[in-house]
Amino acid sequence: MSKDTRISMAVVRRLPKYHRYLGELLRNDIDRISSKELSDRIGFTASQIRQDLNCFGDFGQQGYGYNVKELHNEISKILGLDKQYNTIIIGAGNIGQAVANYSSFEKYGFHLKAIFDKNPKLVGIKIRDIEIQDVDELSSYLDNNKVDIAIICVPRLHAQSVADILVSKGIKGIWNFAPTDLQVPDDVIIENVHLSESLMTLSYRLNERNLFED
Ligand SMILES: NC(=O)c1ccc[n+]([C@@H]2O[C@H](COP(=O)([O-])OP(=O)(O)OC[C@H]3O[C@@H](n4cnc5c(N)ncnc54)[C@H](O)[C@@H]3O)[C@@H](O)[C@H]2O)c1
Repeated sequence: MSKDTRISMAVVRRLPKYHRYLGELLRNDIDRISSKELSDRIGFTASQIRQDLNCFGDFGQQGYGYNVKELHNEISKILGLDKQYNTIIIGAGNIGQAVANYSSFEKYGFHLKAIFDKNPKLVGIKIRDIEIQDVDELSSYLDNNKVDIAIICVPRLHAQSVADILVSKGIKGIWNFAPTDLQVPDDVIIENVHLSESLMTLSYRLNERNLFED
């Protein structure tokens, strides 16, 4: 049961990592773990872990540690992974196809229902049994189907017009791969994905430690 109804975004951003490590422990039949052991595996300090996990319940017991299954379930619930989401992809180029082909999102409850593109050469092609539809059909698809999350994989200059259609049809969750800050109403949640920012961080760290020679 949640203690705090509002968990800080800094904690929320760490939750998927806890979820992943606890999932690994479960698969290895480990049923309890101390914050120290979790800290050794995850790389956050034990006190950070205790503080984070304390935000949403009293899971740790003195001298026992954490019940892995209970904690994993609770984090799943907090992350909303106990629900099912209908997702669609707009833009079936390199990134769109890669995301569409990655079937593991399904196991977390994210079900890919439709894919749209404007390129007539792509329309009609199937990815994982889902036929790519003409983006001209997007509005009517949204009128007739419940969509929870739209994944934008179109070029930057087209992303806002796609987002405008999605917003006008009541979509509240957008996973945006286009490198642009989309303008949407406050009640629409956008998560931007930036592979290049991660790559630049790697580059910084290599150079900071003089590990890179050119
Ligand atoms: N977030 C990241 O880390 C990351 C990494 C690489 C690329 N990107 C971005 O992802 C986007 C896609 O990159 P890509 O390499 O897949 O490009 P791509 O050119 O291979 O694919 C883009 C697809 O979008 C389609 N498209 C264009 N306008 C459209 C519209 N209005 N409606 C529907 N479909 C439309 C095109 O026909 C094409 O199939 C770009 O914005 C790119 O900058 C992001």
